[in-house]
This record gives sequence, structure tokens and C-alpha cells, in this order.
Amino acid sequence: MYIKNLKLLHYRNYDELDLIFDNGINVIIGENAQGKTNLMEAIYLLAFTRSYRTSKDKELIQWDQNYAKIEGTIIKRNQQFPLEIQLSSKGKKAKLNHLEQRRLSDYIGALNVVMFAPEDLNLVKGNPQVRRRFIDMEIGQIQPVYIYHLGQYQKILKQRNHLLKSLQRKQTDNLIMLDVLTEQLIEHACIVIEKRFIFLELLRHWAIQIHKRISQEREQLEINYQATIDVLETDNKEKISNIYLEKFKQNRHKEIERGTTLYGPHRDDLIFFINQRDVQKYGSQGQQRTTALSLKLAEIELIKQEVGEYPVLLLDDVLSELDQYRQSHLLDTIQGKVQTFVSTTSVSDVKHETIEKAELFYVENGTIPDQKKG
Ligand SMILES: Nc1ncnc2c1ncn2[C@@H]1O[C@H](COP(=O)(O)OP(=O)(O)OP(=O)(O)O)[C@@H](O)[C@H]1O
Repeated sequence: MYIKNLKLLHYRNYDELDLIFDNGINVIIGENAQGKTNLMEAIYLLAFTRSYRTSKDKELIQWDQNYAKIEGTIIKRNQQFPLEIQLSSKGKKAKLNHLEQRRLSDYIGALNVVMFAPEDLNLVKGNPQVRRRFIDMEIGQIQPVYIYHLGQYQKILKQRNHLLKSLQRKQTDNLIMLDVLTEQLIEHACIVIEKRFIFLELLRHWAIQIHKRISQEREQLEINYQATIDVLETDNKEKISNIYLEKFKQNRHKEIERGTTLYGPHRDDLIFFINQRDVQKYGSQGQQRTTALSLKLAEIELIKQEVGEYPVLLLDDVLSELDQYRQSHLLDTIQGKVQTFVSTTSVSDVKHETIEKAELFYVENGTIPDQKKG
């Protein structure tokens, strides 16, 4: 799939923008603070309805305006799909084929995007939240129903935590309510964890072989899921549910004492091993980068496998962070099959052969003077 055109209105530092893109490589070039990342962010927003930089939609609206609009047409299975996001003080609207989609899960998945930014190099080294976000976003765009279950899980988790806090402070003794919320929580936890296991198996399939290739057959990558309960990836939902039930039963006092939910997918993590050693603890910076790159490339292949088309790739300021070898590997892999947006302050950061074939967009203070108008 690819994005044919993008229109921005009052978005960040873009007053009005109307661009046509190449279905190959598009390079966004500009000095610092001109609007390169804002453009990448707009494409990301079109896919996920939210930014990866802020949770406050208000920040996305141009300072002196009270609404913003992002429109794009995607081409998928040789058909055109218009997408639109409207932001205002009244909230957010997401339209697919000109029709407003009330449920997030009815919109997400229309446009598949894989984002690779310098923060992603932190995927291995960073905190567990970064890795959970990575799997949640990826599963969500392949299987939008996952977003629904995750949303329900988080909603119940919040209620349960609130109740545990009240129990801790002895403001209530409603243990029946705790049982009800625990049961509801487990129901969605099981679906979340089961979908994560399925995703992980697919991710492993691609990431391990890609990592092997980038490391020139020297390194064997392993990816483990670390849960807060003793569970096997082969366990079925019923078994997982029983394990959770038992865990919560045994630790009721501990949870009340701490005033929070101690078990569940919101506390799970991924652990990466190279040649059987924990990469987070023992890996060199290079090995951590190769792991992050392998995961991103695996994601691209996985989406192709599950959705039937390659996603759009956003490389936000990340090429300069990769050495020549890793950059070549990345660009050679995607060339000719994945529509890619590369942002950079200097064309010299991007391989010459790539620049030669790319469409170039020069950004200057929220405008692209030579834009190819849609
Ligand atoms: N809501 C907004 N309204 C108007 N301008 C904004 C808004 N939010 C951010 N900006 C401006 O957008 C610019 C930043 O753009 P962006 O983050 O895309 O920079 P960049 O070109 O990627 O730069 P760098 O190379 O430094 O990352 C800044 O000048 C900032 O002040």
C-alpha cells in the first residue's frame, strides 16, 4: 500500500500543505525545526489517529487556530481509500471513505505504518513500557479488535486499581466488587496475552532470520515473553484464566496492601537474547541496534504476510544514527517494495543510490516551496 497524497490544514507549523508522493522513496530534507518530523507525525496520525510524540491532541493544532485537518488518500489492493482526521477543542473525528468511524478499531488498520525513529533504538535498552507499546501498536494495526480488548482491559484495570487503593485506605470493604472486577480483568487479560503470543511467534519467525542475515550468520536472536504469571505460550485461554484466578486469589492481601494490580499484561515484558545472553544486560550498542533494526524489518514482513501488502515505512531522522552497513541493509531491503519516508537534515546522510531514485521535498518553516500539488 502507499499514500498517494497528503493535505494538511492548520497542523503544527503547516498552515496549508498539499503534496503528492512517490510510491517509492520520499526524502524530506530541511534544517532543524522546519517541520520534517511534523510531516512524519501527520502520516503516523493518519494511520493510528494519535501522535507518537504527544498524547495531547491540542498540541497538534496550529497555535493560532482552533482546529486542524489531515487528509490522505491511500492506495491499497489497487483501490483508493480517503482518510481524514479532524482535530478541534471538541475532540477528534476519524473518517474512512468519508464516513466517520466511531470506534477506533473500525478505523485503525486501514493504513499500515511502521515507524523507525531514534527512540526505537531504545527498544531493547529502554523500559518495559517501550516494548509493550511496540507489541501493542503492531498487533493493533494487524488485528484492530486487539485495540478494543486492550482498551477494555485498561479501563477495568483503572477501576480495579482505584478500588484496591480504597481498600488499602480502608475507605471501603467491598471485596465482592473486587472479585467482579478481577473476573472481568482476567477475561480481557487472557485475550490480550493470547494475541501477544500469536504475534510473537510470527515476529520471531521473521526477526530471527533477519538478525542472522544482518549479523552475517554470527548471531542467533531469541525473543522471550516475560509474564507476571507462570504461563506457557502454548497454554490455552482456559488454562491462562485459571492461572490468573489463582494468582489473584493468593495475592489478594498483597495487592490491597500495595493498593494496585500487580499481575497482568500491563506488567509484562519482552526479553531479547543474542547467542543466549540477555542483550539488554550484556549486548553492545551495535548488537542492540541490530536487534532493533531486525525487529522493525520483521514488522514490515509480518504486516505483508498478515495484511497482504507492505506497510508504509517512516524513517524519522534515524539513518544518521545507523552505520553504513546497517543503513545499506535497511535501504536495500525496502527498495522497490515499501513506500518510505525518510527525514534528514542532510542528503549526505542518505546513501547516494537511494537519493538518486528518491523524490525530494525541501521543508522550510512549515512550507514545501516546490511541492508537487495534489
Ligand atoms: N502546534 C504548533 N503550531 C505551530 N508550530 C508548531 C506547533 N508545534 C510545533 N511547532 C513548530 O514546529 C517546528 C518543529 O518542527 P519539527 O519537529 O517537524 O522539526 P524538524 O524539522 O523535524 O526538526 P529537527 O531536525 O530538529 O527534528 C518548531 O519550529 C515548532 O515551534
